[in-house]
Parts: sequence; structure tokens; C-alpha cells
Amino acid sequence: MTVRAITFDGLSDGREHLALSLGEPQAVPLVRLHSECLTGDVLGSLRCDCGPQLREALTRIHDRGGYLVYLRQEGRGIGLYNKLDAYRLQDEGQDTYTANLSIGRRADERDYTAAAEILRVLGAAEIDLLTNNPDKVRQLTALGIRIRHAVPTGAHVNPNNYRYLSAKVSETQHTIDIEGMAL
Ligand SMILES: Nc1nc2c(ncn2[C@@H]2O[C@H](COP(=O)(O)OP(=O)(O)OP(=O)(O)O)[C@@H](O)[C@H]2O)c(=O)[nH]1
Ligand SMILES: [Zn+2]
Repeated sequence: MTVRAITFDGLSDGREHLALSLGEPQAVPLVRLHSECLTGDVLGSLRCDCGPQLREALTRIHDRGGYLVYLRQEGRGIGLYNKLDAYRLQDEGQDTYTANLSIGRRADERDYTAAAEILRVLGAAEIDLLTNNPDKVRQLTALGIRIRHAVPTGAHVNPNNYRYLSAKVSETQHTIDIEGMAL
């Protein structure tokens, strides 16, 4: 797989987000905005679905042509240490969003302004977005990116992440097909 890595100067949040260009260039590219998850992406944690989603995205975007934008928004924007603190509360029974509130943070602190800046630099003003998250679609649209289709990812369900995925469906209306997959 040939991959072109693209770096950026002067993004409004000052972070080192990375874009990967995969496959053949397209008028309307397939794009994934992947939020950093050290535990899932790198360490293979089964508590979430981030690692399998990342690998699925790389393959699908390579086949279709487009960009994977790796956003440095660990823990839905609260950072790694806070996410690990929230995990402790989840082990005591709180759901993934309530645990954020319990440590004094918002349920989801992600902002996609830098992502929209990146897409504009890439010339990707209209995209197909690989996501189950309606908030990503809402925010990007408000930032001037046209979403032709929101393309759902696969459902990467396991016994350890079932509650986490259920909360995404019930609390933030993610389009994940976990019906009948209770483990
Ligand atoms: N605060 C917190 N963040 C988490 C937790 N589990 C995963 N994350 C972070 O959540 C982010 C991934 O977001 P998700 O809400 O799983 O999925 P999404 O990106 O909104 O939606 P998709 O585009 O459909 O994948 C990554 O930054 C992870 O580090 C958790 O229990 N608590
Ligand atoms: Zn994760």
C-alpha cells in the first residue's frame, strides 16, 4: 500500500494532526476523521472499537481513494490521563459519557475546526465521511464541508466493548448495528 503522509503548519489548535492520502485521487474522496486512542489504536485494548475501526478505515480508503485524518483528540478531547481516570469510574459502573462528567469534563470535547482546515487544504470540500457519529457530520457541515454520504463503519463488537458501544447508540445516536449482538 502506497501512503502519502501530509503534515500541516499553523492549524488553529496548534496540534500535530496527520493526514494520510490513500489510493487513487477522487473528486469526492472517502474520508475518516479518526480520533486518537492510544489504548485501542496502539495497545489493542478491547474496551473500545478504535483499533479495528482504524484498520478497517485504512483498507476501505485505500480501495476507494481518499484520506485518513488522524486527529490528536485522545479521549474524545479530554486527554489520555483523564480518559484513564474515567475508565476507573466505568469499572465502578458509570457509562463512558457520565464518567467524563464525574471528573469535571464534558461528555465529548471534540471540535473539528482543525479537521475542516485540513480538508480545505487537501481540496476536499465535498466528501464521503466514514463514521457512525452524527455529531461529526453536524460539526463538519457547520464548518463548510459538504458531506455527500455518511458511510457507517462495521460493528466491531466484543464482550468488553458492548456497553461502550451501547452507550454510543443510546446517548449520542451513533449508527452502529449492535441489535441482537448482546454478548
Ligand atoms: N473519554 C473517553 N474517551 C474514550 C473512551 N473510549 C474511547 N474514547 C475515545 O473516543 C474517541 C473515539 O470516539 P468514539 O466516540 O468512540 O467514536 P467516534 O469517533 O465519535 O465515532 P465514529 O466516527 O463512528 O468512530 C477516541 O479519542 C478515544 O480515545 C472512554 O471511555 N472515555
Ligand atoms: Zn478507543
